[in-house]
Amino acid sequence: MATDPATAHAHPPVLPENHASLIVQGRDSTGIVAAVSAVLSGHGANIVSLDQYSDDPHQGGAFYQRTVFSLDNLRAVLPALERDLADELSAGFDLDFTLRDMSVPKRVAVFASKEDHCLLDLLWRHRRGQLPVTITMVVSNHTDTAEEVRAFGVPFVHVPTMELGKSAAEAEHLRLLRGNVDFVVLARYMQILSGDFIARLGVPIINIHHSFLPAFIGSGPYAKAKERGVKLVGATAHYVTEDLDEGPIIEQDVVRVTHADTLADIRRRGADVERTVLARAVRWHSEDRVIRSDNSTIVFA
Ligand SMILES: Nc1nc2c(c(=O)[nH]1)N[C@@H](CN(C=O)c1ccc(C(=O)N[C@@H](CCC(=O)O)C(=O)O)cc1)CN2
Repeated sequence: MATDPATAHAHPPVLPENHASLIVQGRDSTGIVAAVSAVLSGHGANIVSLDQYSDDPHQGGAFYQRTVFSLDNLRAVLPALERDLADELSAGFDLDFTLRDMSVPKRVAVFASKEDHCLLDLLWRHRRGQLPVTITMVVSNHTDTAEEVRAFGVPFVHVPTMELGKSAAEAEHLRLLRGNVDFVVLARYMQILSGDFIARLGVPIINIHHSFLPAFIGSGPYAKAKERGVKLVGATAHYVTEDLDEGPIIEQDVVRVTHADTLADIRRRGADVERTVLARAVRWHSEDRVIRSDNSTIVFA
């Protein structure tokens, strides 16, 4: 019997049972780490990793903490733990927190246009178990990648923006996505999202921009880089906001180029960086390692 290519190489991601992530952020003050640890230990939780950062008090004195802990019978205990954390952190602190069962993978929809390298890289890494997410669907305004996506066993949905018009296409995107995804990835998706869509979708959107931002915002960054005679090109993964390519940066990297590189050479070298940068950003976001703060991020990688 023929092996299904979609599952032939499939390695489901290893998700830790009875492990949760706790993200705490807000105004820094003494006693936060002790208070959080006391609530966790009071429920019998064992902290397996803890990262914490405090801004300089002159910079507003913000506090950020990522804790991962194990706790038997986690699902049954989580509601009571959340209540106790809310009680403790609202008494005398100015903090917000999120608590998440890490055995439940985040659901992600991936948007693409014609370029396939970032999309196929994510699908390939996911099939090898390197991305602890559930890819619910791929949405594209073109059909170029349909067959390859379906070969991974992932639903492919064509939403023809040009024919429908941007607002009708965004309405269809919302119908497909709302309530069904925890975040969205734009894998070289070449349509500018409206602020209204971003607000109504209500989940984080990660974009891979093919330049070392803030250089060369907008379309055609490699051509602009070639024209400028740069010696480095790069890629930037960032959260999407209404302001094009201005959202909080999650990860960046660069590669050297020379005067002898053609635009095709630059695109080839840059594509490798795009794939690596996007995969890091998606993995870190899926593991709750990225905390947004104003127009920046704290990344506990
Ligand atoms: N609101 C936002 N939307 C999008 C962002 C963003 O940061 N905020 N990132 C872009 C991705 N991108 C660069 O990384 C980008 C995509 C598209 C364009 C552009 O000029 N698009 C044209 C149409 C191009 C086409 O159809 O081929 C347009 O939309 O008018 C510039 C930069 C994704 N969206």
